[in-house]
Amino acid sequence: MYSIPFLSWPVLLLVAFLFLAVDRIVAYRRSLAAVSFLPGKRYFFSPFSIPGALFPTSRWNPGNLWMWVERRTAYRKTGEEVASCIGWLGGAPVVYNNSPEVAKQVLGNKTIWDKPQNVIDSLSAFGPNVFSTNQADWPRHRRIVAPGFQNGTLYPAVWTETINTYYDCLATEKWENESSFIIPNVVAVTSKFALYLIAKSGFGIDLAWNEALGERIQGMTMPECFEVTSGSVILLSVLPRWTFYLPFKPLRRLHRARQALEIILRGIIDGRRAEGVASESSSNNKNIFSLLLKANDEEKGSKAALSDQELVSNVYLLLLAGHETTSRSLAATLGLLACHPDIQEKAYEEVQSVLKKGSDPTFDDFERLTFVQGCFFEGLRLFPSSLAMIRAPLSDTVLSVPGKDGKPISIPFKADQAVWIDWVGVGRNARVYPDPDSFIPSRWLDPSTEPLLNFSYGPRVCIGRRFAVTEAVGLLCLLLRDYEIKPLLKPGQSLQDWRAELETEVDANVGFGPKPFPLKMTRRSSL
Ligand code: HEM
Repeated sequence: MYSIPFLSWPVLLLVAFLFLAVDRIVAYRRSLAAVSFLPGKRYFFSPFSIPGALFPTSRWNPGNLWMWVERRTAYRKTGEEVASCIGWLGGAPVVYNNSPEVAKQVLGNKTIWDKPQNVIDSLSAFGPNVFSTNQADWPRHRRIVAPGFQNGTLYPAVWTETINTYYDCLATEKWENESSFIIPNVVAVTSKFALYLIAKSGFGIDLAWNEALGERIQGMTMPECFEVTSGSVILLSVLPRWTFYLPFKPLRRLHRARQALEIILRGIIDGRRAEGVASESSSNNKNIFSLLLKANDEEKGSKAALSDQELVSNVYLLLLAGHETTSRSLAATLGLLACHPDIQEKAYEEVQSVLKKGSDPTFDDFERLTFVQGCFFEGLRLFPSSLAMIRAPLSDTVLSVPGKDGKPISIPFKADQAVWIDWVGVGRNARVYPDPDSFIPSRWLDPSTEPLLNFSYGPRVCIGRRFAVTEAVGLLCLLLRDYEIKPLLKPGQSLQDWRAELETEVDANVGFGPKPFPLKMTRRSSL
């Protein structure tokens, strides 16, 4: 048979390799041009690719923690408040920045900057919702969801429910009569606390702290369904349906949890409709969910109304966003208070001075608990429960970034070129927050401090900010009133070492924060 002598397998492989190498070099040059040749981080894949996002964070791969891991080095190469992240082997290039001015420019202008499609897709496991929609569709969702949060009776109800859930938790866990006890997993407790609170105050769903009492659908309780789905919410959104029928136990369980949640959420909608939510006499007529349904009923028959599937998706999103973020930053704040006893003492003194002796805090006390609020803001600044936010311009534009010498730098952006607002970087930007790695709650009492941006900014600012802060300050106030919070130090470990461990042992799903850690609670003798 005729054969070309030099076309052996090794030669073919070499040619293929050369083609690939040239292709990658050209793609890399193109990526560099797309980000205006900004220096920065280089990995095998960019964070804006499936392998880049799914493989763990390492020297070679960004994973979902790269902005955290690089928190002290991310801008070193540029020396500016902007840099780029490019994958040698694939994924769209990314411009990232740690400047509040840039965050406000981008987030404040929705007509130019919007969420890219892959961000939209990542939180639409149940279909479109207020988070997972952009330009055209988002106002429809926001209009229906917003009235629930604009209701003046919601926040006093959140405060009262925080107190009730606190006592329910202490009694069920049998901690109420202990002079000291250990919370083995603080993250699990704050997560459960925040889920129960949004379920009750937001949706009128009563969940007893004792899970054995919960109703089961497909063998799972509602909190279990959330536990299973919130760790894999992106998989639920991006994997094709057929993959959930493959013989892999974790995927099957995920699918079961998703189905159970859909049944539960539809049941809640149907049940509330049957009760007649819009009726002024209904006891539940002022919670987030009832007002959402009421707003939707008022649009019935028009294009502005949400479909039942969109309602299910928004209810899921609110329950998820309403607990994953708050609980992670609450756990971080408790960890930080534990390793700063002097600051904890100051917060305790404030609680003592604000509260009437022997009484529970009232909603009016909230405004006066400014140092406790500062503790939560500082926890959120140091451990942002949302690590980054992504936007891309709808058409070519220019971003103005503060330069080293005070002169702004202009960075041109082509349509669809993503910019990441790095909340870790913004929070630890020494120009904006002096001594950025230290836990200094009093900085939030100074009116000249750059306001906290972790709840976002502009038209798509977090709808649940007041809900989260009310709940967090209420719980912190109760814990500070009743207990001294201490870390469990290993032999020879200092408080600084413990804090360093809190920063090293972190993870990110929907929310970011410290991994499970224990705390020792010792009842205050003055009670
Ligand atoms: C510490 C707690 C929280 C933090 C740090 C936080 C942070 C954020 C951020 C950064 C965004 C903007 C996301 C983006 O545009 O890509 C956002 C949006 C949102 N948050 Fe929160 N959030 C918290 C608590 C809550 C709570 C308690 C709720 C509900 C009860 C909630 C509901 C929402 C909703 C519905 C949106 C989408 C708003 C829109 O796009 O119009 N969040 N949140």
